[in-house]
Amino acid sequence: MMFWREKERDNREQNGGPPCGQVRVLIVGDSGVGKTSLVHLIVNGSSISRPPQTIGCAVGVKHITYGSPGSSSNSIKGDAERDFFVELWDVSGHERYKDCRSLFYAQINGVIFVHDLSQRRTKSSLQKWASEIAAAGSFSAPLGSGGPGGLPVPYLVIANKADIAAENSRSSSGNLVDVARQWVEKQGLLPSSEELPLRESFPGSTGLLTAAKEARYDKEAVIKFFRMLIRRRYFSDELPAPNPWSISPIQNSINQSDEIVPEGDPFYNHNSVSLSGETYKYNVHPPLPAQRNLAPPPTLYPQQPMLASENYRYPRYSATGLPEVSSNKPKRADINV
Ligand SMILES: Nc1nc2c(ncn2[C@@H]2O[C@H](COP(=O)(O)OP(=O)(O)OP(=O)(O)O)[C@@H](O)[C@H]2O)c(=O)[nH]1
Repeated sequence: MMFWREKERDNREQNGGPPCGQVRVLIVGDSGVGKTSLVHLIVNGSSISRPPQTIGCAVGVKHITYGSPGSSSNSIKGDAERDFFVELWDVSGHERYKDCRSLFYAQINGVIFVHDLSQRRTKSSLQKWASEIAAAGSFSAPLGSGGPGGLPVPYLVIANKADIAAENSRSSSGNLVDVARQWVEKQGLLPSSEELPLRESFPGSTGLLTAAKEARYDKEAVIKFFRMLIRRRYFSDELPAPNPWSISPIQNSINQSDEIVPEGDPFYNHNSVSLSGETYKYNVHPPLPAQRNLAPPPTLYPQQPMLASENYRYPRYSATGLPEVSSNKPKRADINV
């Protein structure tokens, strides 16, 4: 709370307005794949030895500073620097919550899918998770077309438990530090098809362990994913989007990580040109049907969904190819939390 008030005062002085924005990221996957562990790692920068089983949903908050790409400084530092909070909604994967977990699928900016490399079925079930979220969720700053299962927001897939995956077990030290590092292993992005990938893919054809040991690199990739979501929601330079700074500040205490966000934003550069050779635009058309008459999200402060074009195209978050997704309108269930 103190942190918030001090930051708010400082930013008001510097920028003349409320300082904060927020994006919401769902963390989903089967029970026991390591979602809570991942959230703890992202928020606290350390591993957790005995995570409790999630009851319904738990929310972690990651603080990130980000500057407007359009500012003269073109930097996350300086005049345009703003505070953002990434809400990490850790949804229990246990079957007992199956019937009610859609309550948490509200105003989603992005999704992180987690699967367990030692349990192959947890990977194939990601398709089910994607379809469920697409069908029951509501979305903030959605893509114009859907990805797997019709999911209309960017997503990331994290392959967990590399240390106990059979093919790598011999080489792993298995200690907590390595385990923690492996949690942030980035598998890569989902292809443009409706199918989630069923084969491993790592940058530069490196193996799983090699990629896992580059934990810092992968951790940055997760942060970059968050920054991409922030940029999509708040830094549209093509349209007068709803004033992103008019939202109310968070009211309760938050967990602030000491982690410093890496300098630079590759998504900013990527943003200027689409890989299909066309310049793509944000927020240029009326909202998707799914966005109309949205109920207030179960959040500590109101959200303002951004508008998106039906024809809007956005590249997948990928270091390699950035295929585009096929059209599939999301539906939403009425959410009244
Ligand atoms: N060996 C190993 N164990 C892990 C790893 N990540 C998580 N675990 C363990 O897996 C178990 C489940 O982890 P959680 O983070 O609670 O899994 P979850 O996906 O949140 O589970 P639910 O709350 O049931 O949805 C815990 O005992 C963790 O310590 C990992 O990378 N390697």
